[in-house]
Amino acid sequence: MSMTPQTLLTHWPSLRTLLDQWTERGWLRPLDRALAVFLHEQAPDTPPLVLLLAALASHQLGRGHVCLDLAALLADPDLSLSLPPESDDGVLPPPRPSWCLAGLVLPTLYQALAQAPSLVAAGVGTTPLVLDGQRLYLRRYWQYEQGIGQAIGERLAMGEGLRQALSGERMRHWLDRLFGPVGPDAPDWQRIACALAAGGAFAVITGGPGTGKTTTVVRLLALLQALHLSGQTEGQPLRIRMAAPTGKAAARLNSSVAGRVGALPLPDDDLGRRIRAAIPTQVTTVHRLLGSRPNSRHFRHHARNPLPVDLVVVDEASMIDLELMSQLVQALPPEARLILLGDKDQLASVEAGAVLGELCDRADGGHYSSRIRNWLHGVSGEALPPAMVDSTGRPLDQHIIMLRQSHRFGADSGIGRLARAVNGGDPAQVAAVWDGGDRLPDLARVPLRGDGDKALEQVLIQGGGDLFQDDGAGQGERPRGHAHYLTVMRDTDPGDGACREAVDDWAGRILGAQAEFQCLCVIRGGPWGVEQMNHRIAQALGRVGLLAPEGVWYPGRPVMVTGNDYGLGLMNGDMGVALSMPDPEAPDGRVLRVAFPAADGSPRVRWILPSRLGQVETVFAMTVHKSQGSEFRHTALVLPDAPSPILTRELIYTAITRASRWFSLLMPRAGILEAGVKRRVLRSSGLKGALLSTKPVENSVETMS
Ligand SMILES: Nc1ncnc2c1ncn2[C@@H]1O[C@H](COP(=O)(O)OP(=O)(O)OP(=O)(O)O)[C@@H](O)[C@H]1O
Repeated sequence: MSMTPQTLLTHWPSLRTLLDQWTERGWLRPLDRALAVFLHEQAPDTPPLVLLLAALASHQLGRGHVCLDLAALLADPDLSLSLPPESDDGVLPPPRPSWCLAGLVLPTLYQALAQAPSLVAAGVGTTPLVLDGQRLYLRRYWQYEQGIGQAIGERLAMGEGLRQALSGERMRHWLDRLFGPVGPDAPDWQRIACALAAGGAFAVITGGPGTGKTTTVVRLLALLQALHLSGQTEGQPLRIRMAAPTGKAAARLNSSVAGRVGALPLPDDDLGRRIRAAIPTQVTTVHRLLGSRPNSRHFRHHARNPLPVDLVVVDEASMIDLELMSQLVQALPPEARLILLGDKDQLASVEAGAVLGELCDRADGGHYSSRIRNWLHGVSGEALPPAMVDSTGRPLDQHIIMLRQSHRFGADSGIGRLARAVNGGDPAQVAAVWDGGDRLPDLARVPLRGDGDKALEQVLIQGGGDLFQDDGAGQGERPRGHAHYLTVMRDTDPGDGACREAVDDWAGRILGAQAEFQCLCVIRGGPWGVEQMNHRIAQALGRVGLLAPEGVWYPGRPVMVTGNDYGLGLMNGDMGVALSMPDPEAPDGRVLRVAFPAADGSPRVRWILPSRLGQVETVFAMTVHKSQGSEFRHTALVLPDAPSPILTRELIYTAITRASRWFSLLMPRAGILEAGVKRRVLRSSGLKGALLSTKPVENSVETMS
C-alpha cells in the first residue's frame, strides 16, 4: 500500500510501521510507541490518529512537557518529536509529523478523540487519556496537575482568614525587630516577602542568586514562630520542616541556615530563646522528608498518612517536577502552610513540569490588589510601587514575591549584569555587557580557534587568570582551574602513617578546593560535550603530571552520584573525589576510597568504597542540568560548535549563576550564544491556567481589614 497521510491516519499497520521507524531513529521513545500499541490492543477500533496523538502525548513527558498541546502541535508538528537538527545520514528518512498531519485542523482532532470514548475523557474518569481544553494528557499527569492546583487553590483561599486573624500591631513589632524600622530605601522586598508570606498559607519567594532568599526565609520562620509563641507561655512552637530537591542543595542550605539563625536579632529573653530554638537548622531532601521507600515511587507520607507538620519550606523549588510536587502537596495536612523558594528563571527539572516557573509567570509585574497593598502597608509600613498594583490581580499573584536586589553581585558585577542581560533575551544587550567598555573583572570570554587552542587548557586546567582583568578586589586571589585541587591533593598529602584526623583534614581541603572550579557543558555528546571534555581534561591533567587517569577509579577522579542511595546516605547530585587514603592496615599503606563531604554541611568527611558506588559519573565536566543546586567560585561554560535546541536562555542563565566569583565562556564558534539567548524553554501544561482562572481579588467577596 502506498503511504499517504490519509492511510497513515486511518490504517493502524501503516501507522505502526511509522512509529517503529521513528523509534529506531530515536525520534520517539520505545515507551511512547509501546503506549500506542497497548491502546490499540485495548480498543482496536480506535482511529489511528488518536493512537498517534497518544504516542506524541507520551513523548512530550520525556521532554519536560506535562501534556500535548494540540494547537501547538498543528502549528508546528515537527516540534513534537525529538528530531535531529538536520538529517544525519544518507538514508531516506521516514515521514515527519508535519507530513502526517498536513491540512488537519483542531476540530478534526477533537472529532477523532471523541470516537475513542474508552480511551479519552474530558476530565474525571478512568480512561488512560484526558482531553482538557486543547491539552491531551496521560491521566496520571492530569491528576498530578489537578492535585497541585487544588492544594494551592485551597491554601490561597485560607489567606483571607489568616490575615484577619493576625494582629497588625504584633506583626509590625516583630518586623521592626527583625528588619529594623522601615528605611528610606523602600520598598524592602525581603520585608514585604515576610509580611505577605506570614499572611497566607501558601507563598513563593523567588529571586536571582544572592537576592536573600535564605536570609528572608530564616527571618520569616522567626516571624511566624514569634507570632505563634508570643502571648502564650506553654504552647508548642509550629512544627516546621525544611527540604530541598537534591542532597547537594540541602547541604548548601544546611550550612547557611544555622549561622543565620544564630545571628537573628531576637530579644535576649525566654521568648527570644524559644523562637530561636523553634527554627529548624536541619535541611533534608524532599524524598527523605516524604519517606522514600526502596524500589518504589510511593512514599511513606501521603494523603492518608500526612506529615506531622504545620509548615514546609522547600528551597531550590525550580528543580521540583510535577510528580514530586504533587506527592509533596498530597502529604501535607490540609491546614499546613507551604513556602517555596527558588529562582524562577533557572532551568526547570528535566522531568515533566516546570511548577515554579509557571507559578511565577507574572512575578515581574507584581499584580498586587489594592486591598493587599493596604493590608501590607498597615502591618509592615511598606508601600508597594504603584506600577505593581493591579485591579485585575488574581489570588495567586498575591502570594508570589520576587526579591529584586542582589546582595552578592553589586551593580557593577559582570556576572550579575550578564545574567540579567541573558534573562532579557536580547543578544544585543548581552553583547553590550561584554563590549560596553566597562571593566568587568569577573568575566572572561574566550573564542577558541579549533580543537587545539591553548586557551582551552589555560582556563580549564590553570583557571585562565590572565584572561580576567585583575580588579585588585580579590587581594591577589585568582580564578582556579582543575589543577588547583589536584595540587592540594599532592602537596598536602599527610603521608602513609598519618592519623585519621589528619587524613580527614586533607580530604576536606581537597573537597573545598574542588568546589572552587567547575567546567559545564551544554550537551553530553559531540566534541564539546561532557564525554569528550571529561576525557580531554583528564588527559591534560595527566600531561602536567597531576593525574594518572588509568582504569575506572584513580586518585583524583571527581565524581557525582546520579541516583539516591539511602543505604550509603548519598543523594543524587552529591560530589566526591577518589583519593589514595593512608591506611596502616593496607599492604602498601594506601587504599582507594571516595571522599564525600558530610550530608549535614559539617566539615566531616565520609569515605566510601568505590565498588559500593553504583551510579556515579566523572565530573571534570558536567552538564548545566546536573549543576543545578550547586555553586562554584569559578565556573566555565563550554558552548557547543553547532546550534542546539537544548541551548536556551534558561540554560545559559543557570550556567552563569552557578558562578559566585568568576565566569568564563568558552566559544568554539561565533553566534552560538546569541542563538541560545533568543531560544526559550517552552513547556506545555495547564497548571498556570487553572490557578489563574480564579476570579480577580478585587471582584471577589473577600473583604480586607
Ligand atoms: N538585606 C540585606 N542586606 C545586606 N546583605 C544581605 C541582605 N540580604 C542578604 N544579604 C547577604 O547577601 C548574601 C546572599 O544572601 P542569601 O544567601 O540569603 O541569598 P540567596 O538568595 O539565598 O542566595 P542563593 O543564590 O545562594 O540562593 C549573603 O551574604 C547575605 O548575608
